[in-house]
Amino acid sequence: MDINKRIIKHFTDSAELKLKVKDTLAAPIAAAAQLFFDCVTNDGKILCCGNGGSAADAQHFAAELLNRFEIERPGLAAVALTTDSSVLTSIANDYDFSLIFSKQVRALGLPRDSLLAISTSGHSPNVVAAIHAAHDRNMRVVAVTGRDGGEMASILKEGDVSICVDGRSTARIQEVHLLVLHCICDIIDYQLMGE
Ligand SMILES: O=C(CO)[C@@H](O)[C@H](O)[C@H](O)[C@H](O)COP(=O)(O)O
Ligand SMILES: [Zn+2]
Repeated sequence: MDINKRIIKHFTDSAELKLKVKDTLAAPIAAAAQLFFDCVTNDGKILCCGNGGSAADAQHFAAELLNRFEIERPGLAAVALTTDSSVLTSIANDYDFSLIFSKQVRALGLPRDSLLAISTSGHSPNVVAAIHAAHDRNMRVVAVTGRDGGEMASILKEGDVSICVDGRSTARIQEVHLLVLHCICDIIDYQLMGE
C-alpha cells in the first residue's frame, strides 16, 4: 500500500468507527456528563487516570474542566493522577506500578468525588485497582474503555457509567475516547451556561 493510501485508510477507519458507535454511546456519554456535573456542582472533584495515550487523555480532560473548554465559565475541580513524577515514582518504586493510581485515590478521594478511568483494553491493572479504590471510598466511576470493556466493565457497580468503544485497534479506540471526552466537556458547559 502506498503512503497516501495508508493515510487515507487511517482517516477512513477513524471516521467509520466514530459513526459506528455514535448511537450506542449517546446515552452513556449523557449519563457520564450528568454524573460529573452533579459531582462538581456538589463540591466534588473528578480524579482522572489512564496509561500512555490514555494518560494524555486524562490530563487533557482535567485541563479542559479546570481551565476551560470552548466557553468562559468558572473552573471545575478535576485532577489528573498521571502528572506528579515524585508521587508516581515513589509508589512504583516502594510498592508496585499497579498501585500508582489507587494509592492516590485512597489518599485524595471522598464520597462526593468521582473517578474517570480510561483504558482501551479495560485490563490495565493500575486502572482496575483505581476503580476498586474508588469503590472503597464510596466514589462513583466513569469507565471509558474499548473492545469488550475488559475487567473494568465487569467490576463496575450500580451508579457507575460504562462507555465502551466497540473497536479493535488501540489507536482508533483512543480517537473515539477523545471525542467522548470532548462531548462530556460540551454537555457540562451547556448544563452550566446554556447555549
Ligand atoms: O497511545 C498508545 C497507543 O496509541 C499507547 O501509549 C497506549 O496508550 C499504551 O500502550 C497503554 O499502556 C495501553 O493501555 P490500555 O489502553 O490497554 O489501558
Ligand atoms: Zn497513541
